[in-house]
Amino acid sequence: MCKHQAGKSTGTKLANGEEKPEFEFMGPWIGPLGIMAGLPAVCYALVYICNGEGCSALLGPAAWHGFPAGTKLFTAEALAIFVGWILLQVLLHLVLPGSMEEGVVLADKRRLQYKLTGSRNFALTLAVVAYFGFYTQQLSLAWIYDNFVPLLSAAVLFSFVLSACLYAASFRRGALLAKGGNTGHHLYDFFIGRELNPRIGSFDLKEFCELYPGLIGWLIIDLGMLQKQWQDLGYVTTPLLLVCAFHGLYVLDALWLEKAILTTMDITTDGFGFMLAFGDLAWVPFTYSLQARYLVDHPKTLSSAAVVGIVALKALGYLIFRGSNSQKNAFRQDPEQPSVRRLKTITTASGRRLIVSGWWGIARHINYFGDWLMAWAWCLPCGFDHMVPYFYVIYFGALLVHRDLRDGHACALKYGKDWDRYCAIVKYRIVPLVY
Ligand SMILES: NC(=O)C1=CN([C@@H]2O[C@H](COP(=O)(O)OP(=O)(O)OC[C@H]3O[C@@H](n4cnc5c(N)ncnc54)[C@H](OP(=O)(O)O)[C@@H]3O)[C@@H](O)[C@H]2O)C=CC1
Ligand SMILES: CC(C)=CCC[C@@H](C)[C@H]1CC=C2C3=C(CC[C@@]21C)[C@@]1(C)CC[C@H](O)C(C)(C)[C@@H]1CC3
Repeated sequence: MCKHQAGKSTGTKLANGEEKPEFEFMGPWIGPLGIMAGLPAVCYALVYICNGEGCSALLGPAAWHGFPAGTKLFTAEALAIFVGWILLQVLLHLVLPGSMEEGVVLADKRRLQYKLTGSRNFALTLAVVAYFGFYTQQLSLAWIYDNFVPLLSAAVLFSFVLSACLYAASFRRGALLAKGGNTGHHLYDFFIGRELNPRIGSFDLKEFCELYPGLIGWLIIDLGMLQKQWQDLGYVTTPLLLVCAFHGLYVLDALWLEKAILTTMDITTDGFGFMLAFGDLAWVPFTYSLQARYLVDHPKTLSSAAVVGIVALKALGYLIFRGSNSQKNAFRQDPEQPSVRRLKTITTASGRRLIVSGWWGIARHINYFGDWLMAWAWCLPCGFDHMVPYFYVIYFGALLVHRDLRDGHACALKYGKDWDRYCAIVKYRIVPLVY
């Protein structure tokens, strides 16, 4: 998607002057319906085909063990705990002190103010969970392992209800709509998100959901797996410790550098609909914790050399991910600051500059490459007995390739011929010398 498509906007002009909407995800029906049915099904399937009773993805239905005996699909208790969890994060976000930051300039020239308490929500939640879960042991985190499926159902149900509320609320007067989510096609707009930054007063629902309950919840699920293994074996294995530490670093990084989310595509461009609500609240916590759940059911050992290799891979991935994201953020904040002043750039017709040296001279989405290397480091501790724990690496690779295409398309529209010039200088999309 590097060639500039002259005059192309998000939609094509019709004879009556109106814009014909442009649909992503294979049109208004197939993609949205497939994803809305398919992604929850994938979440359940990962438990169905891989659990304590076996892990048999490739052998076909005859070999699937099904849910562990006694699994309930839905319980009122799990729903109450899930809703309680969301409310707890809302409460902490409202009462804890945080920094106030401005978002990017919106289409209506406003800049929203965001209260950022991510690292405080994280620290306080973790302190309470560690105290009651591991020190006094009054809180059974292993309950999460036993109630994984009903908790997942609660998250799926909550995501659908939230998306319906968001969609209905987007029709009120004055709501600022997302460019791509206002096609007039109900199903598609519900799926992709109609309103750009839905808020209740100054409480920003999209920013909150993207970072707080889902990301912190993911780590709490990991801690549940850790406690379960401790109960089962009397100790915690090195692979599980590594996985929890890697996930923890990723979540901490996102919350510590919370301000950086304000310039990402999700916040600046995408509406808040089913895709993000489900992605944030169900998909991330329940599928990203897969390796930890797998290691409880299939404990592994690792040689010292393997541990060193995996830690080195994680460190390399993190260096690229953090280095490139921070370099771009610093440049976008103030291109004259010492750390980025010497970077080579090209100036686009809009006056905005694009970096063509440093991290961003190596590949157009070198940050995705770093993230993907980290994904490998999260999966490798699971060994090679089964493919299922490698689900994350495969899914994430596909997501990043698709995201690169979407972002390339958006940049081609934004920067026109200058984007072609940029692509001619920085030739690789994600993986240097390969892709
Ligand atoms: N774990 C997960 O599930 C996911 C993780 N991520 C991670 O989130 C992070 C952010 O990703 P994402 O929001 O997709 O995209 P990016 O952080 O890559 O941002 C893309 C934007 O950066 C700007 N840009 C692109 N190239 C240049 C350049 N050469 N110089 C200056 N600015 C440039 C453009 O915006 P402009 O010019 O307008 O500033 C472009 O639209 C990534 O590290 C990704 O790996 C993303 C999705 C899922
Ligand atoms: C398959 C499906 C449901 C797709 C929806 C995609 C979402 C899961 C992802 C879209 C962008 C995301 C980001 C993160 C998590 C996954 C989602 C929500 C992120 C919060 C992870 C932590 C990173 O440090 C990040 C803050 C850069 C990142 C932002 C994008």
